[in-house]
Amino acid sequence: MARPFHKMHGLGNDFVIFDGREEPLAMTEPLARAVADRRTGIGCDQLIVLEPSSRANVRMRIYNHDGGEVQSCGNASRCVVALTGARTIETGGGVIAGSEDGGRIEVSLIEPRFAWDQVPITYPMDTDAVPMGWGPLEKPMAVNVGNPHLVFFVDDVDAIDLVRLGPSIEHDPAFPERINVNVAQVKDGAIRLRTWERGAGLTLACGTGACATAVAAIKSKRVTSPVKVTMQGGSLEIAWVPGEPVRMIGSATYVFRGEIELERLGA
Ligand SMILES: N[C@H](CCC[C@H](N)C(=O)O)C(=O)O
Repeated sequence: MARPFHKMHGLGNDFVIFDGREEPLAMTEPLARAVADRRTGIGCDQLIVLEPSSRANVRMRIYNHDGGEVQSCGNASRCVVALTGARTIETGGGVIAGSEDGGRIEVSLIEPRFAWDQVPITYPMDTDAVPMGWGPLEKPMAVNVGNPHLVFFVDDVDAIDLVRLGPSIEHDPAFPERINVNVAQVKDGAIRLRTWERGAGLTLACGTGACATAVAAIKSKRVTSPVKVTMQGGSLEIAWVPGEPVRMIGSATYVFRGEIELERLGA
């Protein structure tokens, strides 16, 4: 039986969204992987399943391109606010808040967490300068904004071979839940960012990556809040002061509505 879905993106970070609030949808890792496949499925960086919530207007479950369920997705949260009008969203990383003013959507994620066991990292260390290196990338900052991120500040983001370095950092045993890898360049008070996403690889934009990177840059006094973060797919405005949730403002784009018979995917 055909099941409707919405195709949306946030700055080119694209999503397939199923609404399971009326008609529950039991998502599995193989099925999420099959839907996300850009040749034999619909194709997306992340798959989103909406569910009822007792803690928020809606619950958002997030599955990476590799099928793994994860705790947070910044760009998708803006799409869910735009699609549903929700003002609060329950995620695995906590309840987040959203609002819309014309095409500008603001989402407050959680208050960032910096302790080694909150990122999480396997053993105690200073997360302001993780004492590790991978080729030209070393001494990153680590932060959890609902999901785990490493942030490397470099002189030229385009000079970093993230496709080669990303996977070995993502899968390093130091990170028990794997990790999202951000390389950032600060120039004239703004940030240029490229992200190798856990479970999805190089994406055109990463909302939680932009939040994690802005928080790291503000915390290390490289920039002041709010800060513009520009990625290949476009820019977000990120605001954060210590002790408060990190806030992101940006767009959400509706591309098309479709239908799919999930059983045909054979997953
Ligand atoms: N790959 C991320 C999830 C999606 C994050 C990104 N799409 C965003 O907009 O935040 C993770 O495994 O935590």
